[in-house]
Amino acid sequence: MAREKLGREAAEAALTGLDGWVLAKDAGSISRTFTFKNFSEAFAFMTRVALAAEKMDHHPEWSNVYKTVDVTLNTHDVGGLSVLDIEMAKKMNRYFGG
Ligand SMILES: C[C@H](O)[C@H](O)[C@H]1CNC2=NC(N)=NC(=O)C2=N1
Repeated sequence: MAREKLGREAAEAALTGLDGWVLAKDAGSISRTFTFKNFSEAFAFMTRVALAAEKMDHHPEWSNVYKTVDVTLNTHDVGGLSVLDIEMAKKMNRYFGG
């Protein structure tokens, strides 16, 4: 169930209310840039997300430069988006919010 591919409409609906996330043109991934006060806060966020990602067995594609973390989420197993990406995006927004 969790690994069923979300179509464009389902993805757009899931993104309403999910601050900051943008659907890719091909509707195959979502992305967001998180900006922190400093490197320590950015890295603390990444550490928290990494532990959650291991628990979910669902891993982000991301990069970090100083206090910025760029994230792209998709589900390799379905070749696009699944509810796992939406769950992960929600979790990241919660962690970012405090
Ligand atoms: C075997 C293991 O469950 C899979 O390889 C998991 C690991 N993490 C994953 N992460 C992401 N983003 N997509 C996946 O399809 C995926 N699959």
